[in-house]
Amino acid sequence: MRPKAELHLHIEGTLEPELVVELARRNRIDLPTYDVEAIRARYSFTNLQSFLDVYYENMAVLRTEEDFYDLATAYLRRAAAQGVRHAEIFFDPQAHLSRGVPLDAVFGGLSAALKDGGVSAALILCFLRDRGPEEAEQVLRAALPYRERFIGVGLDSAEVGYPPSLFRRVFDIAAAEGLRRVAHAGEEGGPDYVWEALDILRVERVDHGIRAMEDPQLVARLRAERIPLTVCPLSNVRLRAVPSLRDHILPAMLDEGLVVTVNSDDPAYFGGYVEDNYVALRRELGMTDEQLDRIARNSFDASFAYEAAYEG
Ligand SMILES: Nc1ncnc2[nH]cnc12
Ligand SMILES: [Zn+2]
Repeated sequence: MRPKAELHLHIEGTLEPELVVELARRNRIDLPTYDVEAIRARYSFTNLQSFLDVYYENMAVLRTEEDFYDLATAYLRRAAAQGVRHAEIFFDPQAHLSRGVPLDAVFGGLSAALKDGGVSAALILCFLRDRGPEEAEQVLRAALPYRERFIGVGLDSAEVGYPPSLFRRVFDIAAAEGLRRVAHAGEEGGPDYVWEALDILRVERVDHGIRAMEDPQLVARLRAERIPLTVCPLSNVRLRAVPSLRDHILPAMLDEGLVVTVNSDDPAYFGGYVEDNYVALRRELGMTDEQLDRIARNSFDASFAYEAAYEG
């Protein structure tokens, strides 16, 4: 298995049904069902929002520092088994603060797990774009006392209707704090969202970015500036951003000379962790060892915080 970095992974999206049930029991939270197969049976999505509804609902079981520790520990164990040597991990503090979970429990549990996890890893704090720019700024200010615990900021959740330009100010504050910047753009939104993420938010990587391929000038810009794209093939199929893996534009992105990486996004929901994405690309798209090696090399080159010389 090739060594790789994972750069697009939402820790809350690694919450497997088994852990939903375990944490619900531990925290005495009522669930509609305690049958893991019945929970999994709900994971049939028609678009991004239909997934987000289930994703936010399941998070209700995450309450204590220990819960966040267990969640991240389970991910790091699985990631190591999938050849991950370094992970830059998204988390959604607003999804927890809004339920009354203190930021201290979130940072405490996640950073302890990363310290103990045996895999190089760092945190990226994401703003939920559908909660607007004022709340994003509030959460960034609340997180600044924990500044040493995260390396950057990102932008996720419902894309269409919430263009990157709304978040100019909070990204400016993040930049002034020396934080790295990424944003989901071009997953369901068009190329104009990717332009705004680059020009207005000054992002250093684009998360997803598959719809950038609709605009040749944008492709030229991404290529010239070597802006990495964190593509998530199984996610795109499960959220119907593409009809099937065989239709995925990823090979064309590579052919265009873009810095493409492959990632799992929300692996507990989309049928596979990162190596499973690589395997599916080979099986369904006939991608070669050479192409997959290039993608794995890109993942280290595109990382913000991987320090060791990488193998291969
Ligand atoms: N694929 C995705 N797009 C936007 N927001 C998300 N939050 C978790 N996964 C996401
Ligand atoms: Zn994502």
